[in-house]
Amino acid sequence: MLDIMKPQSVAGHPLIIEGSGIIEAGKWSDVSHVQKLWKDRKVLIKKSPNSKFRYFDMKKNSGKFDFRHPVQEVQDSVASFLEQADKMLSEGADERMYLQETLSGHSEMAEEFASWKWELPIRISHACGWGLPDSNELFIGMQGAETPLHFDERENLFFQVRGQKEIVVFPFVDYVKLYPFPTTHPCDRQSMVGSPIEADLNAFPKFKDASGHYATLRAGDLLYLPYGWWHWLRNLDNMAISVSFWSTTPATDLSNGVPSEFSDHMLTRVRRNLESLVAQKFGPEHLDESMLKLQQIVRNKQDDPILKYVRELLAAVKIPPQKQDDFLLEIIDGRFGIDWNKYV
Ligand SMILES: O=C(O)CCC(=O)C(=O)O
Ligand SMILES: [Fe+2]
Repeated sequence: MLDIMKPQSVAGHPLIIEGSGIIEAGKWSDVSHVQKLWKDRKVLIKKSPNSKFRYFDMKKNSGKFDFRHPVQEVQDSVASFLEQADKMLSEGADERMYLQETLSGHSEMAEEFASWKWELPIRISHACGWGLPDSNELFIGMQGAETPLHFDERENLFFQVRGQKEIVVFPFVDYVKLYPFPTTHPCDRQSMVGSPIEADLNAFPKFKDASGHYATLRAGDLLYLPYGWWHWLRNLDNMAISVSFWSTTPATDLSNGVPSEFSDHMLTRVRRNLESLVAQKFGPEHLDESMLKLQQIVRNKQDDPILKYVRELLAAVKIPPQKQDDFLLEIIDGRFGIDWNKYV
């Protein structure tokens, strides 16, 4: 039995555990296993005109952005998915497909679920003080299909079931170097840089100082992807399969008041909260102009009610006055007043 590391050596840093055997890879090495499992079901299939599968959520478009959908979503059978994918590859098309199905509510999977070795994800979650893994998603991607750079607000134990997938991860604190879309945009939590291997350094100059870590996941590997860590993934093999085990991190305990100093990790949450509060106060559809106005005011050392409001928020989280201007300029720099559709 694998020894569980002490929580302090796990929490906060990604790692790969080889040979954890949570899901029996042998059974899944033939994709017809999935076809049999889901023969009577339709599942979510995403189609992209290129190989990029940018995530978006229109419910989050509080900024009312004129947003061009980058991928098409359809409900289809696994058999039809496999057939269309074969055709695309044999015709040398640029188009790609990606099956991405949330596994809750799949009663036909009861037997399959029962065969998974839950002990390891449960023990890790418990040792790290997270909630139990409470949601799974299955990913089956065509060769070359790519998930652009983004982060999730959950702990993720990501198991590679079949084939190889390459990944690049960046720490949560690289937030401003990865130019996230505004929090009021359907692509909130997504980096405008998109692909770390073809980043536009003219548009995103701070990206060159971000610290990416590269790895190849092979069948049987378990990747721990901590809360907030940025990730980019690409399927090296056709019909590479992965399953995520997501757990929730408990909210920070502030019962003893706001700590005198925030960790860099917490400051990144502060950055996001600040942006959301500005959006709430001055209207989400005006976040862009509010941020650009704030930038001007700070640069010109002017006084204004918007700056007064933001300074109060920063003081409440104990950012000293002499650090507030840089903190603000850093969040705004390069992220507002641009043609976002260009980077979707
Ligand atoms: O495997 C992929 O392409 C995306 C996985 C992912 O983003 C996740 O599990 O959070
Ligand atoms: Fe993700």
